[in-house]
Amino acid sequence: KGWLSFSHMSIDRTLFPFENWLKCEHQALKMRQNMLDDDSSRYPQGIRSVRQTIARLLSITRGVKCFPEQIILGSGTQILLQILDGLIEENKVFALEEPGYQRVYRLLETLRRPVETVRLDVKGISIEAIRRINPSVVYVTPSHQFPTGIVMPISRRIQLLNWASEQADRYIIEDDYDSEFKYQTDAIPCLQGLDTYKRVIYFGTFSKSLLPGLRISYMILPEQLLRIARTRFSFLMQTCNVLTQITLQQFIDSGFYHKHIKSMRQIYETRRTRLIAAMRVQFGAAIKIYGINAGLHFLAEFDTKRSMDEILNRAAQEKLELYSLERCVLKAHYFTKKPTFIIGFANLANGSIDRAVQLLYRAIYQ
Ligand SMILES: Cc1ncc(COP(=O)(O)O)c(CN[C@H](CF)CCC(=O)O)c1O
Repeated sequence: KGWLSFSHMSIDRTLFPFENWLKCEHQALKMRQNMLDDDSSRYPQGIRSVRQTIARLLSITRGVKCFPEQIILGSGTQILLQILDGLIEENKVFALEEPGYQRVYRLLETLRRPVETVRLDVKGISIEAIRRINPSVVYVTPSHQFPTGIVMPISRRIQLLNWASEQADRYIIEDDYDSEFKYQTDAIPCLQGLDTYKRVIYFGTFSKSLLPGLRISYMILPEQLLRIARTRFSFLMQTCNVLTQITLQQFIDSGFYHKHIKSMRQIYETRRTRLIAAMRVQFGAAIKIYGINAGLHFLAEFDTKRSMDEILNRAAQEKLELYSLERCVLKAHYFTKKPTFIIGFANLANGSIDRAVQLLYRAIYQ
């Protein structure tokens, strides 16, 4: 028997409409072959018509307000963050949510960026803690805080925007990844769409909505940073594959994207509901579940004598892919009082929900 996966890093590729993607790729190759004869130096931010399509998509789905000129494509969030880091003066402090996204935290450290971490409260990043630390740039995941799943309410979004407006060199990096998947709650407009002070740098990706392997992500810069990028980084070439760019545009413009997201939302919601029900039956009062109204994972905390490492080892023996919250602890050396795991359900076929819960039970209690 193969492995079962609670990984929050993978999605169920069996549900991806490969035949539609191939149709779009075929169209792209037929109609826009000329685009491939270039080394991407001609459109360092990404092909203009692709950025137009993305700008239109984001205005409809996320309330983003931007011109295509403000969008920069990149093959992954990390490459875009490196470019952004090069736009901000080197002594400016960045602050990340704790727990948060360790790949961004470690990248910034490698770039010698001074980084602090900021605690969360029930509404997301704590404004009081931000004021105490007094950074210039805060990196937040308001749609579905990574990894706790907190959805930042509108009141906190307004407070954050007001904080940024108080000084000229303050910015908010809004990482809106996996914002496509909302259940029960209606989508709250993103910070970028509410930002009248031009302080929000919006990060997005197609890794969750389409396939992580496509490596197409984007950032939207406010005008003042865009001007710096165009001079300081005029030598940089676009890192996204041209064929993937024009296929993506075809896929969105022909309506396949909307259709795919709609069906994935229903599939993931059903799967999430069934998984949570199965876990409550299996674990009863021993389990506490957090952050379940959005995204492709939630947190589960267990009442158990067994240590986190012991559980992770037993899960591996049971061929169950499982990650703990510890991987998202950046600086704070608090350890969650009870073993807490990131339970991803995007790559857990409906038929294997009961078995995966059974294996998890064995890893924790047997
Ligand atoms: C907070 C956050 N912002 C963006 C991405 C997307 O990055 P990219 O595909 O490069 O566009 C991820 C994706 N996170 C990975 C899978 F979920 C890794 C998680 C882990 O390392 O725990 C993420 O968590």
